[in-house]
Amino acid sequence: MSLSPIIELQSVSKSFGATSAIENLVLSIEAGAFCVLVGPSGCGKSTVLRMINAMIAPDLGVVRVRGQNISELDPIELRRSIGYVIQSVGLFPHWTVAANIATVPRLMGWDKVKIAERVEHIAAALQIDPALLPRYPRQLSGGQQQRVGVARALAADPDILLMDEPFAALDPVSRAALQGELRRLHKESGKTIVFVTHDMNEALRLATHIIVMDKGRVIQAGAPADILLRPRDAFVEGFLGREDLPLRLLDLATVGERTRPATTAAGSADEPIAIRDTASLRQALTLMLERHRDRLAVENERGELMGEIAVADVLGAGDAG
Ligand SMILES: Nc1ncnc2c1ncn2[C@@H]1O[C@H](COP(=O)(O)OP(=O)(O)OP(=O)(O)O)[C@@H](O)[C@H]1O
Repeated sequence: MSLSPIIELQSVSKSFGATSAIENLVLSIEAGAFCVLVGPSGCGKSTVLRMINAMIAPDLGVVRVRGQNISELDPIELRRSIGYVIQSVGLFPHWTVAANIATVPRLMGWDKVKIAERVEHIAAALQIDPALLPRYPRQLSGGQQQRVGVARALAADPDILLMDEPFAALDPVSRAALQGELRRLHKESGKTIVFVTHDMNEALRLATHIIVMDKGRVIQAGAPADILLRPRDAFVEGFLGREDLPLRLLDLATVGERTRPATTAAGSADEPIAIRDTASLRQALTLMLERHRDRLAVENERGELMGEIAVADVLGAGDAG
């Protein structure tokens, strides 16, 4: 992973009339990060996203994308090179799902065969049923429409994806499913994602890096566990909510991160109970408590044994920082 920032805001300020939306903001996002901007309504999160894709120009300061000052770039080309997903989706109602997904490749003049292949590929990656491709947006559920919105943003394979409260209007089940897809997609693709939410739990679940904002400024930036364990002030603490802190920490790490070589002798009295490497430590602890076991076998997606995890490995979760 590159260590040079792919997105930088250098002392950026922006006012709308008498309202100061962003004040002297400094932000640096590494390539490959899943960066979540979180903060109360009106703190300037959306304005930051819209400055990154040149929909809003700063009054002061410089925005750099891929090392270039974006005020010197063609804004239309810049926007085509960056995926953008918003809460209300904004699918074109009179275009089919397939045509919606193909928006940017068509604007870029790809040939028909390449576009069709790409639509099929990206629909499969986001688990959009191929039967939906000839339909119109209004014939889809909210969750399906949001998947199409994400597919459209990814169709031309941008290295940067901006997402403004993309899942805010979804029911909890669709929301959790899409969060899971997005995390997997980020891990597999290495894309840089900048995601806006006012929901701290969503931020903790998704981010590699969290930026807590208030009143147009950055209050604290760091890894999710840092923010949870060491909130910088009463504002961050209040925004986090302190209930269930130990369990929320267990949600942040996966079983795979704590797996070690198996020590349990084969053929021991108890049949081993297995858990997937991608499960959270919280899920591992729950399974141990339910089944009265102090260790679990760990398997990969092919059901192959990777090692084991013991209750002490799970409870050591807070020691990392
Ligand atoms: N186009 C605009 N014209 C006037 N004021 C604006 C405009 N865009 C944003 N603002 C103001 O700038 C401030 C920051 O808005 P912004 O939308 O960036 O906040 P936010 O944190 O994304 O909020 P929310 O979570 O409610 O979307 C707010 O006071 C907002 O009213």
